[in-house]
Amino acid sequence: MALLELKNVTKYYNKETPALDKVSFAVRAGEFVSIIGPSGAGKSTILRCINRMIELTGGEISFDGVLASKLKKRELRKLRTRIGMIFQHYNLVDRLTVIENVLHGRLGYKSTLAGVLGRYSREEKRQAYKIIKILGLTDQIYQRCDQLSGGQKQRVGIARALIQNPKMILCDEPIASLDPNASKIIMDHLRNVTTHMGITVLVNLHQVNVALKYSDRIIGVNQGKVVFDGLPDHLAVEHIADIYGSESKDLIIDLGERNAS
Ligand SMILES: Nc1ncnc2c1ncn2[C@@H]1O[C@H](COP(=O)(O)OP(=O)(O)OP(=O)(O)O)[C@@H](O)[C@H]1O
Repeated sequence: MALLELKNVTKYYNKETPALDKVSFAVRAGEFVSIIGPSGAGKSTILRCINRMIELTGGEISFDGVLASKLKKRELRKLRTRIGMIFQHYNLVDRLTVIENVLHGRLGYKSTLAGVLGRYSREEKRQAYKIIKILGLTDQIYQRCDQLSGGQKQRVGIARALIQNPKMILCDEPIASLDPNASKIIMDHLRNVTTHMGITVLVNLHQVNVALKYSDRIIGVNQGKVVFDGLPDHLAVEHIADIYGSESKDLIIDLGERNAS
């Protein structure tokens, strides 16, 4: 059974053109799936609809056997504890330390008062240390986040998502602001999250070659529609053209390189 299923999801920001037009796909538990497509294709809108940061105009989304698109406040909060989110610009609290930012991932489980007072159990702190170690941030644990590099900030973002104990992590352009070195470290950690922790990852990416290297499956989106859904090995030049239109010429070089190796 699918962990996540989108059925005919439509989103209109304005009355004229839909940002999403009958988007349907399913993600199984333990899969690493990339969504690729040109700027404005609707990739971020898909992720924001899944965790209900925005409301869909039509269609249905189910997650872990629950109709997520219909949940009311309390259930929605519960759903969001099971879906971690990682952002291009990290969304950390800069003046707080690494461990404080990571512990913020537990806020969804707490009353507002406990959250405001920063009350975390010994077990939560133990868990935070463990995850910070896995992400290679032990030396930075008490450093303020505004003193970290972009790659380190994104590792804090991953740690904050992991401490939620999520079933799935949504990543919106996690490497778009990073250099190739830091990008590789982040993608390796995300792949680990699926391979070694069994957590499903759904990631928006600009770089086709990165999607080819890391994904179990690739979903290609163009103008709000899914135009490819298949294995990386099945992504052919004509699919790239369907996904990227006139931008595709440069990207075909990446596919050529993959086929040559
Ligand atoms: N809050 C908003 N209000 C109005 N239109 C929006 C809003 N957010 C996105 N859009 C529009 O919806 C479409 C899809 O945008 P979206 O950000 O989902 O695309 P994307 O594939 O993630 O692009 P990018 O790679 O540039 O982030 C675009 O035409 C965009 O202009």
